[in-house]
Amino acid sequence: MHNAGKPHPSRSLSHLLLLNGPNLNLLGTREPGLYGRCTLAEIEQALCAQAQELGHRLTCFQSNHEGELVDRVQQARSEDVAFILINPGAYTHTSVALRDALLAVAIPFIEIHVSNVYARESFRRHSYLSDIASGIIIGCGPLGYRLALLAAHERLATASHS
Ligand SMILES: O=C1C[C@@](O)(C(=O)O)C[C@@H](O)[C@@H]1O
Repeated sequence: MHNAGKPHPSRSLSHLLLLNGPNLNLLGTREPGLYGRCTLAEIEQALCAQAQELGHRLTCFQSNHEGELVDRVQQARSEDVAFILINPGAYTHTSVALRDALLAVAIPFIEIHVSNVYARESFRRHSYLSDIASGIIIGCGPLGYRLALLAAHERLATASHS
Protein backbone atom coordinates (compact mmCIF):
# COMPACT_ATOMS: atom_id res chain seq x y z
CA MET A 1 0.00 0.00 0.00
CA HIS A 2 1.29 3.47 -0.84
CA ASN A 3 2.41 5.39 2.21
CA ALA A 4 3.45 8.74 0.68
CA GLY A 5 4.60 11.39 3.13
CA LYS A 6 4.71 9.06 6.14
CA PRO A 7 7.78 7.19 7.37
CA HIS A 8 7.75 3.55 6.43
CA PRO A 9 6.58 1.78 9.60
CA SER A 10 9.03 -1.12 9.32
CA ARG A 11 12.18 1.02 8.90
CA SER A 12 14.14 2.65 11.68
CA LEU A 13 14.70 6.36 11.53
CA SER A 14 18.22 7.50 10.65
CA HIS A 15 19.44 11.06 10.82
CA LEU A 16 20.97 12.19 7.51
CA LEU A 17 22.73 15.48 6.80
CA LEU A 18 22.75 17.36 3.49
CA LEU A 19 25.61 19.86 3.18
CA ASN A 20 26.04 22.36 0.36
CA GLY A 21 29.11 24.52 -0.02
CA PRO A 22 29.80 27.95 -1.51
CA ASN A 23 27.60 29.44 -4.22
CA LEU A 24 25.14 26.57 -4.13
CA ASN A 25 22.68 28.96 -2.47
CA LEU A 26 22.55 30.50 -5.97
CA LEU A 27 21.28 27.34 -7.68
CA GLY A 28 18.42 28.26 -9.98
CA THR A 29 19.97 31.52 -11.15
CA ARG A 30 23.68 30.62 -11.23
CA GLU A 31 24.91 29.57 -14.71
CA PRO A 32 21.61 27.76 -15.48
CA GLY A 33 23.11 26.12 -18.57
CA LEU A 34 25.43 24.20 -16.24
CA TYR A 35 23.43 23.89 -13.04
CA GLY A 36 19.80 24.03 -14.19
CA ARG A 37 16.87 26.11 -12.94
CA CYS A 38 16.06 24.26 -9.72
CA THR A 39 16.68 26.31 -6.58
CA LEU A 40 18.41 24.92 -3.50
CA ALA A 41 15.19 25.43 -1.51
CA GLU A 42 13.31 23.25 -4.02
CA ILE A 43 16.01 20.56 -3.89
CA GLU A 44 16.05 20.58 -0.07
CA GLN A 45 12.27 20.43 0.17
CA ALA A 46 12.01 17.49 -2.26
CA LEU A 47 14.84 15.67 -0.49
CA CYS A 48 13.30 16.09 2.97
CA ALA A 49 10.05 14.60 1.63
CA GLN A 50 11.92 11.73 -0.02
CA ALA A 51 13.91 11.08 3.17
CA GLN A 52 10.72 10.97 5.20
CA GLU A 53 9.15 8.48 2.78
CA LEU A 54 12.23 6.29 3.16
CA GLY A 55 11.93 6.50 6.93
CA HIS A 56 14.74 8.95 7.64
CA ARG A 57 15.12 12.46 8.99
CA LEU A 58 17.13 14.93 6.88
CA THR A 59 18.81 18.11 8.11
CA CYS A 60 19.95 20.61 5.45
CA PHE A 61 22.75 23.16 5.77
CA GLN A 62 24.44 25.46 3.24
CA SER A 63 27.35 27.79 3.82
CA ASN A 64 29.72 29.89 1.77
CA HIS A 65 32.35 29.53 4.53
CA GLU A 66 34.76 26.64 4.85
CA GLY A 67 34.98 26.81 8.67
CA GLU A 68 31.20 26.68 9.03
CA LEU A 69 31.09 23.52 6.91
CA VAL A 70 33.88 21.99 9.02
CA ASP A 71 31.95 22.92 12.20
CA ARG A 72 28.78 21.34 10.79
CA VAL A 73 30.63 18.09 9.96
CA GLN A 74 32.11 17.98 13.49
CA GLN A 75 28.68 18.65 15.02
CA ALA A 76 27.23 15.73 13.05
CA ARG A 77 28.93 13.22 15.32
CA SER A 78 27.13 14.44 18.44
CA GLU A 79 23.85 14.51 16.51
CA ASP A 80 24.09 10.84 15.64
CA VAL A 81 24.15 11.50 11.90
CA ALA A 82 24.33 8.16 10.09
CA PHE A 83 25.15 9.46 6.60
CA ILE A 84 26.23 12.75 5.00
CA LEU A 85 25.33 13.90 1.49
CA ILE A 86 27.65 16.68 0.45
CA ASN A 87 28.12 18.98 -2.49
CA PRO A 88 31.24 20.84 -1.35
CA GLY A 89 31.18 23.24 -4.34
CA ALA A 90 34.58 24.77 -5.01
CA TYR A 91 35.93 23.44 -1.67
CA THR A 92 35.97 20.03 -3.38
CA HIS A 93 39.09 21.14 -5.19
CA THR A 94 40.82 22.99 -2.35
CA SER A 95 39.81 21.89 1.12
CA VAL A 96 42.12 19.67 3.15
CA ALA A 97 40.19 20.94 6.21
CA LEU A 98 36.91 19.47 4.98
CA ARG A 99 38.63 16.18 4.14
CA ASP A 100 40.15 16.03 7.63
CA ALA A 101 36.80 16.79 9.27
CA LEU A 102 35.08 13.99 7.33
CA LEU A 103 37.90 11.59 8.24
CA ALA A 104 37.71 12.67 11.88
CA VAL A 105 33.99 12.00 12.31
CA ALA A 106 34.18 8.81 10.23
CA ILE A 107 30.58 9.20 9.04
CA PRO A 108 30.07 7.71 5.55
CA PHE A 109 29.30 10.28 2.88
CA ILE A 110 28.37 10.64 -0.75
CA GLU A 111 29.92 13.45 -2.79
CA ILE A 112 27.57 15.13 -5.26
CA HIS A 113 28.27 17.45 -8.17
CA VAL A 114 25.42 18.87 -10.21
CA SER A 115 27.64 19.53 -13.22
CA ASN A 116 30.02 17.13 -14.92
CA VAL A 117 33.27 18.38 -13.41
CA TYR A 118 35.27 16.20 -15.82
CA ALA A 119 33.89 18.12 -18.80
CA ARG A 120 35.02 21.48 -17.41
CA GLU A 121 38.29 23.19 -16.42
CA SER A 122 41.09 20.76 -15.51
CA PHE A 123 41.33 22.07 -11.90
CA ARG A 124 37.83 20.66 -11.28
CA ARG A 125 39.05 17.11 -11.98
CA HIS A 126 40.78 16.88 -8.62
CA SER A 127 38.71 16.27 -5.50
CA TYR A 128 40.05 16.17 -1.94
CA LEU A 129 37.07 14.01 -0.99
CA SER A 130 36.39 11.41 -3.70
CA ASP A 131 38.90 8.79 -2.53
CA ILE A 132 37.41 8.75 0.98
CA ALA A 133 33.76 8.95 -0.15
CA SER A 134 31.35 6.06 0.04
CA GLY A 135 30.15 7.09 -3.42
CA ILE A 136 30.20 9.97 -5.88
CA ILE A 137 27.44 11.25 -8.17
CA ILE A 138 28.54 13.64 -10.85
CA GLY A 139 26.84 15.43 -13.73
CA CYS A 140 23.26 14.24 -13.17
CA GLY A 141 21.92 17.73 -12.44
CA PRO A 142 19.68 18.26 -9.40
CA LEU A 143 18.59 14.62 -9.75
CA GLY A 144 22.01 13.76 -8.32
CA TYR A 145 20.78 14.73 -4.84
CA ARG A 146 17.89 12.25 -5.06
CA LEU A 147 20.20 9.53 -6.36
CA ALA A 148 22.60 10.17 -3.49
CA LEU A 149 19.80 9.86 -0.96
CA LEU A 150 18.71 6.54 -2.49
CA ALA A 151 22.29 5.28 -2.39
CA ALA A 152 22.65 6.31 1.27
CA HIS A 153 19.38 4.58 2.07
CA GLU A 154 20.58 1.35 0.42
CA ARG A 155 23.92 1.51 2.24
CA LEU A 156 22.19 2.01 5.60
CA ALA A 157 19.76 -0.83 4.92
CA THR A 158 22.65 -3.15 3.97
CA ALA A 159 24.64 -2.12 7.07
CA SER A 160 21.69 -2.77 9.38
CA HIS A 161 21.27 -6.29 7.95
CA SER A 162 24.92 -7.31 8.20
O1 LIG B 1 30.41 25.21 -7.04
C1 LIG B 1 30.62 24.25 -7.75
C2 LIG B 1 29.55 23.30 -8.02
C3 LIG B 1 29.98 21.87 -8.25
O2 LIG B 1 30.23 21.25 -7.01
C4 LIG B 1 28.79 21.11 -8.90
O3 LIG B 1 27.82 20.87 -8.18
O4 LIG B 1 28.82 20.81 -10.09
C5 LIG B 1 31.24 21.77 -9.11
C6 LIG B 1 32.35 22.63 -8.53
O5 LIG B 1 33.49 22.55 -9.37
C7 LIG B 1 31.91 24.07 -8.45
O6 LIG B 1 32.93 24.86 -7.85
